Amino acid sequence: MSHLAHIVWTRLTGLMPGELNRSELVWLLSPHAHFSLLARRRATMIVNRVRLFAFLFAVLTPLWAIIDYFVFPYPLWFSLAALRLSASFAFALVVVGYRPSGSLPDAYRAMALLFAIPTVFYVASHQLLAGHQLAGLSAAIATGYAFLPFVLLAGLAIFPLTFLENLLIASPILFAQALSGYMRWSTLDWPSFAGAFWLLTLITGVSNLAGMSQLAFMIALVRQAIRDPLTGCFSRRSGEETMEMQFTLARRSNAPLTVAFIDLDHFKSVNDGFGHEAGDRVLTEAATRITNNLRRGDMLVRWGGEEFVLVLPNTDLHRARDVLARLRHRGFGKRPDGAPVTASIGLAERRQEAAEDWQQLVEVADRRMYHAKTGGRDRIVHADPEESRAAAA
Ligand SMILES: Nc1nc2c(ncn2[C@@H]2O[C@H](COP(=O)(O)OP(=O)(O)OP(=O)(O)O)[C@@H](O)[C@H]2O)c(=O)[nH]1
Repeated sequence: MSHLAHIVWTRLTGLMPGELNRSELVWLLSPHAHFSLLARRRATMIVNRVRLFAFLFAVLTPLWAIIDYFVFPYPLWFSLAALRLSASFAFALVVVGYRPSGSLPDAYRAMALLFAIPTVFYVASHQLLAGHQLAGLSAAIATGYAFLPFVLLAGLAIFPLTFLENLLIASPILFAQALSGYMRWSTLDWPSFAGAFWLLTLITGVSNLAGMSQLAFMIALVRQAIRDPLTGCFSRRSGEETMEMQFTLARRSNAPLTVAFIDLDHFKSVNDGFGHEAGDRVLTEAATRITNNLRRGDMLVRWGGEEFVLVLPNTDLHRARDVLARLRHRGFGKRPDGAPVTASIGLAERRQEAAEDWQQLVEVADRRMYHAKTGGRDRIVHADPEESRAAAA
């Protein structure tokens, strides 16, 4: 990025709330690099808001039929009321039919449906109103129907969306507006059309900023909730949640999934000999070294104290041994006396163990870590002692 572009980008993002760090700022633009827990929380929030929005619309849409009844002639008010009832019914179906599942495609579908209902309503009501010559109060009320696209675009502001997602959802509405202008080209009242289009673009911009700023707060909150404050690794709770998800995904596609239980050796002596703060520094250094050597998609969880669980999706035991051997080779840092920090590591792979759930996998890895300790520490154990003996025999 050029220097100028960098300054503009930093200034702009500096205005974003939520104290995001630099790597997180790009998450505001597009969802492709969002980590899975963020994606799940966002999907849940989007579906909840879709349902709230749909509930409000299901209740409010038919109420306006009373006004229509007093200002429009029969059968116009009747047709509009039927349209309103159908829209209300469709909104009610969205409320009942969608439950937060944590899946982003589900959330997108719910949003698309939420925005499709008023769009269809807008087009159909326009067709009905266009067939009548209205004047005075009824003409004024009929103009109100033209405000629906504005409400839709403003409604986008309540969703924690990225720049790209917001644009993708807003563009059909903007496009439809432009198309309707094009179709009435010869009779178009240009100043009012251009004014309305400009207003729609402004509202899109504002709701886009509102959506991104909600997302920024969400990223900051999710990060605080899922990270261990000392080491920056995933906290145990979020690690368990992600492992549940990874395990389900791996089982569904019969993919390998390896878990490494890593326990630093003789860590108590660091605390006892050099103080708790020195212990904290050793822990942080070890976690940073491990994390810096991982692929995207791998996850380091602080399981507790000086124990870490490393989750390696799509990795069989053989490759996991290579990864761990590389980590050991690069080292886990130094103790305050200059001696290298070592770790005892237990490995377990889903298919190899025929594990039923992630808990079982962690239990096996933990047991092997214990064997690594009793076998002399500073080593990797990837099979139970009886299995190793059987293999040797
Ligand atoms: N500094 C620091 N120490 C911690 C933290 N959490 C746990 N500990 C300490 O980690 C030490 C763990 O000690 P032990 O379980 O006896 O294990 P060890 O000394 O590493 O020995 P082995 O695991 O048998 O090699 C204890 O002294 C805990 O107080 C932490 O957040 N910061």
